[in-house]
Amino acid sequence: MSTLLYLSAVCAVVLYIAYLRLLPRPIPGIPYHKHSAKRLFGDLPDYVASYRKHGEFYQYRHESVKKLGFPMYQFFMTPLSKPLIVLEDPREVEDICLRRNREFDRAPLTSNILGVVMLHSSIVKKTGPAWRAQRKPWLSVMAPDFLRRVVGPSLHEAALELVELWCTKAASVASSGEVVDFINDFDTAALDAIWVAILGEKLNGLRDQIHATRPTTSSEKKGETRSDDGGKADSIDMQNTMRYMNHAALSWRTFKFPPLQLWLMKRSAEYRRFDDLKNRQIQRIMKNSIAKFQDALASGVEAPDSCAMDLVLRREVQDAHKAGTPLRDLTADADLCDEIFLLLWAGHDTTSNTLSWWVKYMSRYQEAQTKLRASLEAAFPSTRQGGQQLPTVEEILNADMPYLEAAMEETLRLSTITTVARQAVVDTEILGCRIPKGTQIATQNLLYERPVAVSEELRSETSRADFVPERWLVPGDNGEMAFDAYALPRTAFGDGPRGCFGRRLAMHELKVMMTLTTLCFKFARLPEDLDNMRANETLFRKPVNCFARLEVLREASGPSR
Ligand code: HEM
Repeated sequence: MSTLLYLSAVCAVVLYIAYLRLLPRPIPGIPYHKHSAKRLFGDLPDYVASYRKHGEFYQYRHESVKKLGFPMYQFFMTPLSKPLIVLEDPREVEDICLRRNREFDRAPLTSNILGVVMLHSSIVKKTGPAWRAQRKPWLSVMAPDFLRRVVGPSLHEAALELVELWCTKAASVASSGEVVDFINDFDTAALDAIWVAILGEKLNGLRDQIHATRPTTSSEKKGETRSDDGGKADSIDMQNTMRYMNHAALSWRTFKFPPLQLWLMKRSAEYRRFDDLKNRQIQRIMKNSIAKFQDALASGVEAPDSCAMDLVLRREVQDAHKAGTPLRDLTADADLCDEIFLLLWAGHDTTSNTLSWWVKYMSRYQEAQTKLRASLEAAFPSTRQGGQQLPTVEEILNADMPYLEAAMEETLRLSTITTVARQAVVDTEILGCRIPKGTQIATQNLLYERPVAVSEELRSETSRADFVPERWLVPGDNGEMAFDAYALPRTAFGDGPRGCFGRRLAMHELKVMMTLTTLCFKFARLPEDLDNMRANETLFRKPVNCFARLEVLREASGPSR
């Protein structure tokens, strides 16, 4: 009996020690919720409850910072995992991304999630020679001249098609006065635009939607105008593929045994179907482009680059030709194929979500909308006094429009559609606290209030929850207002060497889309129940609903159509 008692006591002690070892191990000196440190799953239960209630992570993170009274705290997730540091100080975030690159690098948090669907792409790699080599051939794609000449027209075309779609939608509800649901429209427009910009082929998603919305003559019906499509995917298939890839990437967060579950998922029929569809499309278009440049070399004529991928493939074809060696099979290069997919993926949901938020701000902040339209009409003579001629892409990209730039910045600030994460690669410090090597930092960049605990309470700022483009304007030399890029820290694109690679392209897209849609539509005030800013945060922070009351001011009739 006494042996049994003894054994039970030993077991209890062993179990208790094991339990203690599984509890979170706080990093000394960094605030945390005391009750979370006494639970195996740390902050997770409260975090999940808050997410269920609000649809996004912002509230839990921000409330924690307020409760703990410091703009940084540690977050405990699962047994044995190291604490995650949440940092909510925009200046510190900017400093870490921009200037402290020897101390911080791409975090496994990001790499693990995106590695599910693009394991060989540069976004999942640590900063180093392999990352640099993979990035190098694409650098010229973001050069201003290439963006204006090659990418700009596809952005303009997608914007004009979006205007056409919205005119059709507005006409269909004109008699009933109902609102228009645009929840998927920027998604389609952004995928159309990035597909042409990167791959040089039209996906026709907006065109298909226009046909589906408008009563058409039989010859106009979807599909009938297309001849042999040579294996080209339908826009709906590609949109579904992008959605599935987001879903697949996110599932990593719920894996209990990541390597095994990932292995199983990659063998599922669903994963293979979408992965295969995406690979077939990318490889088909690559082959066409390679053939184009090989033919051009053989016939001694020059073939122009019609998209970003062309620029990279042309150099490969020319280099092999110069060296007199056979061209390697570029479609079998996993790094290259995943990099193309990365650009399609990163250049799609990001801009579409940002633009969806922007229309919601326009509907709510009527005064800002009126000022924006007035500034655009002043910038383009063909639209003054009700002029119907829309500006060309060159006119838009060349115009100096401080109010538009301010509205773009304000949209990016308020929508902050994704988080930036870093990992400490050496023992270091943040805000005076010791950060051990290997610690991951998730930045909280969405700030509707002043950041916590800075001795600058005396600053006279308008509420950060409001859309106020004027924050970004200062008196210029000529007496007019000028755009001030440094008015507030800008964190929506991350920063530094691992900041957003497509930032310039994204800003062009925002400029073109916002200009044309503002000139063509008035976004009238919405009824109170539809005018909410509720978000659903998955991989990206997306508005829960997207309604607009559209009044058509101009129809799409630009000179470059
Ligand atoms: C409004 C639109 C966009 C937003 C808000 C956005 C935001 C971001 C953010 C926050 C990051 C992580 C940065 C960091 O860790 O410091 C990122 C990375 C990246 N973005 Fe964007 N992005 C946008 C559009 C685009 C576009 C249009 C492209 C390309 C066509 C693109 C390509 C990339 C790539 C390749 C990376 C990885 C950079 C690296 O690992 O070095 N993004 N983006």
